[in-house]
Amino acid sequence: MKKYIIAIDQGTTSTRAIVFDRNQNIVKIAQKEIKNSFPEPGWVEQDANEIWLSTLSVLAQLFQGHDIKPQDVMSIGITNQRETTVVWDKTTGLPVYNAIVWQSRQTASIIDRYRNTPKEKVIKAKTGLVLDPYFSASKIRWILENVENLPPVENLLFGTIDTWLVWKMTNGAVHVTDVTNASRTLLFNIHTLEFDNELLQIFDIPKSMLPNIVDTSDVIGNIDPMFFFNYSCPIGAIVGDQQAALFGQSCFDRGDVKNTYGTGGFLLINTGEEPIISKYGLLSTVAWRINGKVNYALEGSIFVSGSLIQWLRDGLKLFQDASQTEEIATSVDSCNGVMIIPAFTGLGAPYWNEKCKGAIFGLTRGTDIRHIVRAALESMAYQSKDLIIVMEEELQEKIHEIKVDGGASKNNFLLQFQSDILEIPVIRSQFSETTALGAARLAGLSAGMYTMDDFKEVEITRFMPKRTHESVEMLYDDWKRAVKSCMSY
Ligand SMILES: Nc1ncnc2c1ncn2[C@@H]1O[C@H](COP(=O)(O)OP(=O)(O)O)[C@@H](O)[C@H]1O
Ligand SMILES: O=P(O)(O)OC[C@H](O)CO
Repeated sequence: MKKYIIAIDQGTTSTRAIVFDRNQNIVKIAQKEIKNSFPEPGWVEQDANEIWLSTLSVLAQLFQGHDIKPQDVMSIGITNQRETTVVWDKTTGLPVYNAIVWQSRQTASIIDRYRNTPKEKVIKAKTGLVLDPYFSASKIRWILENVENLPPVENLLFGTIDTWLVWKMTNGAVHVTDVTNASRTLLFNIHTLEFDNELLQIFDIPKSMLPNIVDTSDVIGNIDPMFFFNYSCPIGAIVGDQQAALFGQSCFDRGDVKNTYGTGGFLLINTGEEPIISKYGLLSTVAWRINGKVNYALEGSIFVSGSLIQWLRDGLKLFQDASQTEEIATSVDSCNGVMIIPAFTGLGAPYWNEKCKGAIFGLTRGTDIRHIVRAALESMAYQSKDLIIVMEEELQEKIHEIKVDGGASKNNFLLQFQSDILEIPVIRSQFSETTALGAARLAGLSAGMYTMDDFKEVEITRFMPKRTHESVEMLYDDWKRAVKSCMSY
């Protein structure tokens, strides 16, 4: 009997493959870091071939040691960094340009063409998103306009990372995306749940480049046996990583909230069967579609969260491993007046300021590494508070607790400070791979290995608020002042 589900979690920082058993326990993990390149200020790119090869490599690692056999795997679920755009030549299978990463601002001038025009309103109403370089549409247009010697347009295919991986895994046989990833392209109508001809016309993108849209949990094809040790395993789910985390956190009911601290920060609330078009810069997005039944979410997206820690590690070389930041931050009582605004690629929700740059305020001769590290972690929590405030405003109801996950949620200092500054409980699952779990659950559903009744809450650690309301207000006022100064610089 087949025993396992594999989740491939292709994130901005790394690619992981994780084996789950019938009880949703992790049996094995393989991981490979992905390189980012920054060709110009504000640009972020990755090599789409490296992403594909890293996927093959982590899959192969799972079968080292012979404890797991390919034939024991019932289904593969794919979850991925969203919006990141690949355009390739279907006759060669080669990308025509680097993958333009979701964080990249290189398409800002394309977005400017539509600002304050009637088209902006159409785009927002149909997509539930905001007009911003974050989403795929302007990235596709940029490639069509800027890459020299492009093959004929009828040979070009577009995909987000899910689509690219499935196309490669099926050796070019299947060109699809799911509704969650499609809802991040700025070309997808969240009401009709289809790519929209008017949006395609606005961005001047040929429909022939686009993938077919499928449910989030569905068998969409089989991996070519040459990539899976002679076994043609079904691919049973595709899901954007933030929606996967929402599912993995069992946020199945309207009002359930999760916050992920990965490369970026992503706060999502389940809004049920109807999309909400936000007045406050939140994004309306598809949470999942299972057996044709759709569920929506409202999302606040922060462009720089854990990647600030990565910059302190790799750019400033303040420490060797992100895990050291907890001890460094707790070795001082405060940031000593230091405040970091991590607007490396502008600011996302709720500010949507694509032009502002990052800043460090409050430096004195008394400032040292410890204050900088602590201020970096605190900035991740302040950014989430900005989102909780507008989310409560939008829904006209109080959020009573949040579930958290992502690489940086291992940091106890961050989560305690988050609880302090939000003045509500912050709940971390003992199970750290909630994104992969979400994808595995969705693949296990379509394979018939799991049912919704199997998706119970898992054991948790609860961080409770400890600061006085007055001290929280003072700190948050300082944060707001720093954001304002940063945006007016
Ligand atoms: N203990 C930690 N404290 C703070 N940040 C951390 C810690 N561990 C990892 N990170 C940060 O988390 C990010 C990786 O999270 P992950 O969820 O794996 O990312 P992604 O899914 O975006 O690839 C990195 O940017 C890293 O700097
Ligand atoms: O790579 P992550 O986990 O930070 O997620 C990236 C998001 O999907 C971008 O929208």
